[in-house]
Amino acid sequence: MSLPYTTEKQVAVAAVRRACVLTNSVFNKLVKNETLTKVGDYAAQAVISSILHRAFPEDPIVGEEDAADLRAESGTGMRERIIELANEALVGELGLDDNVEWGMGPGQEKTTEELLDAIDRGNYPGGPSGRMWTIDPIDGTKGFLRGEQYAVCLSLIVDAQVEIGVIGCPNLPVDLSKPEQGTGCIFVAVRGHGAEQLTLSGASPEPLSIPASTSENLNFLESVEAAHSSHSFNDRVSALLGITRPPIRMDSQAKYCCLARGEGGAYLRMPTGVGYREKIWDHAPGQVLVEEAGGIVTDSRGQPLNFGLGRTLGENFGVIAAGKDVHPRVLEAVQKALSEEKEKARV
Ligand SMILES: Nc1ncnc2c1ncn2[C@@H]1O[C@H](COP(=O)(O)OS(=O)(=O)O)[C@@H](OP(=O)(O)O)[C@H]1O
Ligand SMILES: [Mg+2]
Ligand SMILES: [Mg+2]
Ligand SMILES: [Mg+2]
Repeated sequence: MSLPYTTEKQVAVAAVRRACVLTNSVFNKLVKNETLTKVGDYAAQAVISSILHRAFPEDPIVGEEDAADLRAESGTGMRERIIELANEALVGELGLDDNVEWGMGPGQEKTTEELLDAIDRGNYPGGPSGRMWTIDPIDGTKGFLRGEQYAVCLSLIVDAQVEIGVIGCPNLPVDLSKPEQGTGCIFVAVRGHGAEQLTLSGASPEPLSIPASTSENLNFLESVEAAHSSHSFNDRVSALLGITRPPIRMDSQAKYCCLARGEGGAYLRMPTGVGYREKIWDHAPGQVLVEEAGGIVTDSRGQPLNFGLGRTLGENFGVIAAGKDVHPRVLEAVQKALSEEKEKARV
C-alpha cells in the first residue's frame, strides 16, 4: 500500500526546494547590495504556486502575497527582475532526483502575466472544508533581510486539518550546536506518517522526534521582533517554570523546526496587543511538523489551533508548542502569568 499523499509530498518538497534556491540567489544577488524588500517574497510565491497549479490545477491556495502592487509598479524594473528570477527557479536543473517533472523544464518559461496570475491564485479565503494549500514564500522576511533565519513554508490542509507541512530553512544550521557543519535543511511532515529533516537538496531523510525534557534543559524559542510576540510575558513564564537558560530568538517557522528536532523545548508566541490575528500560513506547516515529531500545539487556553476559520486563526489566544511532557507545564505557567496580568490590570 502506498503512503497517503505521496505525490503531494513530492510536489511540495520540489516546490520548496526550488523556492529556496531562488531566495538564496535573491539574497546573494540583490539583498546584499540594495534593499529590495519584497522581490524574494513575490518570486517565491510565483514559483510555488506555478508548480502546485501544474500538479493540482483544482486546488485552491491561501498565499500571503498578492500581485496588486506589482501590477501597478512601473519604471523600477522590479517586476522584470521578479519574473526573471521566478523563471530561473522554475526551469533550472537542481540535480539529484531532479524534479524537472514538477518544475517547468527547459524552454518553458512563463510570461509576466502568467506569473502575476500565479501569485494572485493565493487569494483563496480558506474555510472549514475541502483541500487547500497555504504558502508563506518567505516567512520571517525581517530575518531574511538581516541574513538570519527565514523559512519557505508550504502546507496542505484538508477539511481544516493540516495533512502535509514542508518548511525550507536555507540558513538554519543542520545542527544548532554545531554551526560549523553547515546550513540548509528542509523539514517535512505527513499527518500520521512522521516528521523528517532532509538536506536542502532533498536527500538523507532523518526522522525527527522531540526528546523528553526537564526544566533544567529547557529553553524557550521565541520571535526576534518584540512586536510579534511578547518577550516580557515569556520571561515571566520562564521564571514560573524555573528556567534559567536564556531564550533562543529566531525569526520564522524555523522555531517549529528546531523544536521538532529537540532544540529549545517550547515555542511560546503570545500576542503583544489586541487586534492582530495570526495567519494560517504562519502556523500550519509548523503545527503538523511538531505534532508528527511527538509534540503538542495549542493556544493559551489549551485549545488546538483552528485552521478552518479562513485566512487567519481567528481571535488571538497565542500559540504554545512543546513536547508532550513539557506542554502541560508550560500551559499551566502561561495561564498563571495571564491571571497575574489580569490581577495587575485590576488594581
Ligand atoms: N503584530 C504581530 N503579531 C504577531 N505576528 C505578526 C505581527 N505582525 C506580523 N506578524 C507575523 O509574524 C511573522 C514572522 O514571525 P516571526 O516569528 O518570524 O517573528 S520575528 O520576525 O521573529 O519577530 C510574519 O510573517 P512574514 O510576514 O512571513 O515574515 C507576520 O505574518
Ligand atoms: Mg510569515
Ligand atoms: Mg512571509
Ligand atoms: Mg509578510
